[in-house]
Amino acid sequence: MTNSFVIRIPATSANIGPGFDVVGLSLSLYLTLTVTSGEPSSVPPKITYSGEGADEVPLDPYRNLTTRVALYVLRCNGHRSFPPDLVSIHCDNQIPFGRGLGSSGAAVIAGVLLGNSLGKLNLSQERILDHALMVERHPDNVTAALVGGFVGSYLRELDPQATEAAQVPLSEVLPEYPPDAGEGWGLSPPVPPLGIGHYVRFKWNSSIKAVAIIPRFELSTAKARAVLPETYSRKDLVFNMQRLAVLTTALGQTPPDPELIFEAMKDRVHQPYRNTLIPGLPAVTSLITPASHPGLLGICLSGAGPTILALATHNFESIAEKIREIFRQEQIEVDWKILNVAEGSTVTYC
Ligand SMILES: Nc1ncnc2c1ncn2[C@@H]1O[C@H](COP(=O)(O)OP(=O)(O)OP(=O)(O)O)[C@@H](O)[C@H]1O
Ligand SMILES: N[C@@H](CCO)C(=O)O
Repeated sequence: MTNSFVIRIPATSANIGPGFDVVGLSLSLYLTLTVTSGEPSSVPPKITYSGEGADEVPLDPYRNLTTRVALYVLRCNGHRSFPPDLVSIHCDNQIPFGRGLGSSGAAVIAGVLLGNSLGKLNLSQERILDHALMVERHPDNVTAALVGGFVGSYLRELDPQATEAAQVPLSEVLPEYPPDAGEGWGLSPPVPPLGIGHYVRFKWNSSIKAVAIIPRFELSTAKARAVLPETYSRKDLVFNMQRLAVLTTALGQTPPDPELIFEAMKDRVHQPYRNTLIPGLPAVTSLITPASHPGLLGICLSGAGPTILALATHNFESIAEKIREIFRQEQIEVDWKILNVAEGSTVTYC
């Protein structure tokens, strides 16, 4: 007899301008896993992919990010490997890789929910987040992907022992080898400390949609973080905090105030440093305004980029086409999509 269940995770846009590593927004593109169990066997589960990233993602369950995370969760909770009756996992992915739409955060949340379901672990939402934060160490994408909506989150300051447990290298959290291939496999992985991440959902005005303008090139989060400075001036931090404090309420108000939101989506902590990696970004953020494009509320880099996120209530197409024109001047082609703010992740048993 076969059983199956479906895990669905939304895309996310982190930062929304001034909320670097703090706020995230879930968006209506999805990573969907269909997980099938059947007769027990010693053969590892078969992984298949369709959609975004299908031609580049590893299909070996000991190398694929989602199944490695599932294995990590299982091993933290007393299961040595995948259950023997796990036959196949099909991943249908709408979230482009390395574009600032939270593909890796979605893959990590998918892995934690997969491990939780396969091991019948019944982890609380808080524990699910703890496991995810051992892998993806800034909370903005993973929290929004898990709980949905417009979300602010912080990492709790841990005591020295827990800090150490939460800082082990990723290679120890997610070793790549199969069970019979190395000494390290016998060791227990680092179990997440309790209550690493905390969050709150802000209100969101439902007339606001997100236009994602997606350049046809990848930019890894690691590369886009490497250009950021270690320290900031008080002036720049105050600039961001003032705007973030206004933005988290302004996007929930009716009607949304374009002037207030446009200014509140400006940033001095990450976007200026990422300009060099995303030709066209300075022009996009300075030339398109609510005055030139009625309906526009604000523009920011989505996550670590290169996608641009324009929040708007109408005129979506003209905003997107203007941004396309600016990127064309830099010889960069884009695709664009009008997205809604999405609900959080779901697991549905068939
Ligand atoms: N569905 C998936 N299955 C397996 N691996 C994935 C999946 N989605 C993403 N990845 C891995 O994550 C990498 C992209 O992660 P990265 O953090 O650089 O970008 P992102 O998450 O798309 O952007 P951002 O964090 O800025 O929103 C991919 O190259 C791939 O290795
Ligand atoms: N806050 C992160 C999001 C990307 O995962 C960044 O901008 O680097």
